[in-house]
Amino acid sequence: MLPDGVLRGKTALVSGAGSGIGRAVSLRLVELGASVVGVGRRAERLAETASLAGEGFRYQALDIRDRAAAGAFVAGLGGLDLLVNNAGGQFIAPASAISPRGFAAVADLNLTATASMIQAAREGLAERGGRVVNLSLSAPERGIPGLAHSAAARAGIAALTRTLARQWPGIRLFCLAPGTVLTEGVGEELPPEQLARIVAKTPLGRDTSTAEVAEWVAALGTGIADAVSGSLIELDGGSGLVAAASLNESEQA
Ligand SMILES: CCCCCCCCCCC/C=C/C(=O)SCCNC(=O)CCNC(=O)[C@H](O)C(C)(C)COP(=O)(O)OP(=O)(O)OC[C@H]1O[C@@H](n2cnc3c(N)ncnc32)[C@H](O)[C@@H]1OP(=O)(O)O
Ligand SMILES: NC(=O)C1=CN([C@@H]2O[C@H](COP(=O)(O)OP(=O)(O)OC[C@H]3O[C@@H](n4cnc5c(N)ncnc54)[C@H](OP(=O)(O)O)[C@@H]3O)[C@@H](O)[C@H]2O)C=CC1
Repeated sequence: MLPDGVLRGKTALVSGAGSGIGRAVSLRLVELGASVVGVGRRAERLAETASLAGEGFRYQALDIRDRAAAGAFVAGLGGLDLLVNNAGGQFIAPASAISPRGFAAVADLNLTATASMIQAAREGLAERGGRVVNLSLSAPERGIPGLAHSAAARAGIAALTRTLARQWPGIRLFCLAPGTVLTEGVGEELPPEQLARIVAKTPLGRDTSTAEVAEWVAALGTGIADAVSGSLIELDGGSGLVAAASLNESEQA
């Protein structure tokens, strides 16, 4: 557990703050003393996070794929200590059923828009020796049947994280890759029985909680990881060690 008030005086921007992991991260950062700005497309979900967080959380409805609006908003925040690129997602489909537009939509959200958020926040982060945490998926480089588009985009984010860590030494960047986190969002993608089977096959036989992801993000936002940049941290119960083929049921198409 991190000490009370460890993030007092820090400002964080969290994308996808209206649900699941992004909400848990926002609440934990506020609890630890940070001022948090949450963005997402649905204002009503962000307002729910605000009512849970109380003072210390403000929000703006924003589609991060709208480069001009997102860039202007992020630049307008000024100095920033922590950027959490949590907004993301995909649809599950066999590779043969992913159209070029479908592939582009997923790559845009999970790779290009995320890269633009980092670019827009660069000056504000550099002013304060800031940190970036990019949410990814566990072990995309091993291949994830059903998620060809997302695996490609998430592997790209890990590479971007490493590259920027080399090019921008004034900013620390991390890639945090959960395995299965039982959020409402993942529940809309896969039925509970299938999620339970995937979780049971991981070496630790367990899912990762939103609170655990939030604690890692908060820790990376403190000085605890000052000797680290560019790293990929898998928070996945060891699922990245298991071949995707044995986690998933459908390998073909
Ligand atoms: C079979 C076994 C699989 C096992 C998998 C194991 C791994 C499980 C662990 C998963 C862990 C990950 C968890 C999470 O990420 S939790 C987050 C959950 N929430 C989401 O992911 C929702 C987010 N999704 C979206 O917001 C949208 O889907 C997205 C942004 C990705 C696209 O939205 P957009 O509005 O841009 O898209 P359009 O509706 O305009 O469509 C664009 C093209 O995409 C095609 N499309 C859309 N959905 C599907 C589909 N279900 N199947 C195929 N194609 C789809 C759509 O048709 C458009 O293309 P065309 O114009 O060519 O038709
Ligand atoms: N749950 C899991 O098992 C895992 C999740 N992840 C990743 O963690 C992140 C959070 O997932 P989780 O909390 O489970 O799922 P959610 O679906 O609850 O979270 C996704 C969030 O992203 C926001 N979002 C999506 N598209 C956009 C957009 N274009 N602009 C702004 N915000 C957007 C959504 O808000 P809104 O719709 O209002 O815009 C939502 O709050 C995602 O990147 C996910 O892929 C990774 C590994 C495993």
